[in-house]
Amino acid sequence: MHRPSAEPRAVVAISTDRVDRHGHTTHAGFHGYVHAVATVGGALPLLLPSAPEALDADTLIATVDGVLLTGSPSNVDPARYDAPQPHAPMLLDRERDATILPLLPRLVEAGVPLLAVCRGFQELNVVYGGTLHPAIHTLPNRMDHREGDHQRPIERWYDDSHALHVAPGGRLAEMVGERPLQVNSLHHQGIDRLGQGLRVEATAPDGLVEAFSVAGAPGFTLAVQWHPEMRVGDCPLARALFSAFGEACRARRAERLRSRFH
Ligand SMILES: N[C@@H](CCC(=O)NCCCC(=O)O)C(=O)O
Repeated sequence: MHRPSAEPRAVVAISTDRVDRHGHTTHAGFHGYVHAVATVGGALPLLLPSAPEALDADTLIATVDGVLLTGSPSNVDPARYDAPQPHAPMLLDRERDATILPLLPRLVEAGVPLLAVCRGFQELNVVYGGTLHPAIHTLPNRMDHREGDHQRPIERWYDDSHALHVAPGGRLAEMVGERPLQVNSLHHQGIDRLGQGLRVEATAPDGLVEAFSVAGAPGFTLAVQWHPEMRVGDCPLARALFSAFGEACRARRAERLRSRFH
């Protein structure tokens, strides 16, 4: 995108997974997040390496205008919320945990806008002392929140899957109203105990927490269990979230520049 005379955009750091690629350590992220931040959020996406030695909260706070925590096939290490290690194989990404989790309280306290999706939603819950259930679909009173039929083409995995009840009077209600909506669902785990100081912003029909914010945070915080990034082309809810996030990042950028020059 060539923008000769335009104002520089806000900068959004996007978390990545640490993955092995032909024996090489790689920092990887899905394109949907990059596309949503750039096109609907109107910001410059930058991928954050999943490498604790490479990042520190002070530098991030001074240089980025927002942080997007992405979804991932991997899970937060249960040791992070004092749960036993699983008996069945579970995909973990301990380098991502070690990179991202320690940064989050500082970023929130500093008012850096934060949008967290799926694994990112689960990370933020754990950071605030919450816990996760490893297999929501095995609980008697819960729906199956997994992506369903793997025979479908991958883009169909992100079709709407269940209703979303938006909590009245909250941040999400401010953005999208309080009418019932529909969202997609691609997760095995879910919130068991909500972290301290987190405010429920939406629930699924079975009562599972689908969205929360950090109560009293000085900046924009929203964590969602579904995947808006893959639906910005056709879903007003998805567009509203990335648009509100982009707006918050622009306000943060303006504030950052003002405080640098005064
Ligand atoms: N592993 C956790 C998190 C689920 C999640 O983030 N899924 C994302 C799938 C890929 C994508 O980002 O589209 C769980 O299963 O609960």
